[in-house]
Amino acid sequence: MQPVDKYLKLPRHLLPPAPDAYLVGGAVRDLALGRQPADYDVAVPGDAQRFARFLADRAGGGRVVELGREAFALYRVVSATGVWIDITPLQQNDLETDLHTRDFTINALACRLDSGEIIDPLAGMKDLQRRMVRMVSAANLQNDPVRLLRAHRLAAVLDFQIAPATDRAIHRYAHLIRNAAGERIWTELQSMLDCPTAADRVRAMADDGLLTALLPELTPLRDCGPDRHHAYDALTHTLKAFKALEELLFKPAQQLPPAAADFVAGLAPPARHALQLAMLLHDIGKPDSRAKGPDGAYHYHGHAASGAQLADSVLRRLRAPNRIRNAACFLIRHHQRPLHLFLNYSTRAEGRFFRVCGAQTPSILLHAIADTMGKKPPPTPAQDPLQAFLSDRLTHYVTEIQHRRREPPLLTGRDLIDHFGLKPSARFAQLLDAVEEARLAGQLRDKPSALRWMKALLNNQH
Ligand SMILES: Nc1ccn([C@@H]2O[C@H](COP(=O)(O)OP(=O)(O)OP(=O)(O)O)[C@@H](O)[C@H]2O)c(=O)n1
Repeated sequence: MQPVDKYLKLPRHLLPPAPDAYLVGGAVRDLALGRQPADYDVAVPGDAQRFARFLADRAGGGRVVELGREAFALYRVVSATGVWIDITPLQQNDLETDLHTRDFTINALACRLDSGEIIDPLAGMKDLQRRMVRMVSAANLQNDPVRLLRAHRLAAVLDFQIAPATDRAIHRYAHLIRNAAGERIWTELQSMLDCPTAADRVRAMADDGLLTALLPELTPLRDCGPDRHHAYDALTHTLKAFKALEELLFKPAQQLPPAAADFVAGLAPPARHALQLAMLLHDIGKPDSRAKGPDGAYHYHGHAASGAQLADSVLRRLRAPNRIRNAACFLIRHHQRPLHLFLNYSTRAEGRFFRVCGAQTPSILLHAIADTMGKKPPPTPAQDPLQAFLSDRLTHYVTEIQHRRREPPLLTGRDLIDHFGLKPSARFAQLLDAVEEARLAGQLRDKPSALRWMKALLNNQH
């Protein structure tokens, strides 16, 4: 933390001589911590629109955009340099009242724009020093239940702890999270998933009950208990696997061979989010009948297809973007394929695996590696042939298969008609998939060999 006690050094674009205008909330918190604020919120008594115009003029011709009205008035000043400053009227025209309506003490800070003086009625600066997320009041959490999740998100982003009384309040009011709008939940969840410490927060959410309140579909996993095949209940396994995935995603060089590590380091956030959500939800769904224990009770994992279906409705409820939802559901549906490939390996089966999983192959393999690491005792690649197999497949995919996939197919439907006199039918797709699988498996490299191979296949089928 920077040596701020009573005064904060404000950025230049916030320095008009404006008595009674305050920088408030997260920007004050971030500046005090020496972090770059994502945005700036300014609260003023009285006419927020007039102040916004005044600030825009001072900023050398910035634009003012009206985003809210009346009780929720909000004017966004977009400066010529692209900085956003949101102007709102102070709650009840009073700074102290305004700060007391906020979520956490570290966000209930204000800084006078004219002097840089910090106003801190709830000892938020002390909590910044202690690295604590502390509620302003339990009533404020009840009034806006998305704050329950914000507590964990802020703790993840800032690497803070949640104060014990706040944690107890989260436990008490966890059920209220169901009343929060999906869009707001997604915003918080997404920013939590971007943190390399999200797994510890997700575990803390499991402990204080917020996780199952948010995702009741995880409750059967917690309640099934360990069985003779699994040392953990399925929720504990999920949390351990989620943590293992985080290590793979955020410290790939320590976990994977170089080529695979480079690939993982370059994964775009939506691909990472899909993988993280798939891991969290991979064992939900109708219990898999193959997982029935000797006592007749269902244990452990959900059936992958029904899990994918259920995950689809969970992710719709959370308003995850379509692209992330579809990718996560695909991963859940196919997450057991790497294990099946390991148990029934053939070159042909591997070609099929690469064809079916397509561009999601690396994610499915990463999922499988983390899933295995979430079991007890967590194996290392050196000890465990499955781990070594998965890691080898990942390297093979990123160094070879992904390039091979971009090449045009060796045969088309036209070839089946011209060379073999076949009539177009549903069988075409199967035949062309078979050629593609053989090509991905490295068995076919050019068109003449593909034609010979097809001829043999057709002869065999007759
Ligand atoms: N549910 C909420 C959301 C926001 N706030 C208040 O509004 C401020 C701005 O909110 P937002 O921009 O969403 O979050 P930040 O705290 O600024 O955090 P970040 O910049 O990391 O998004 C917060 O600091 C907090 O004072 C609140 O009390 N309750």
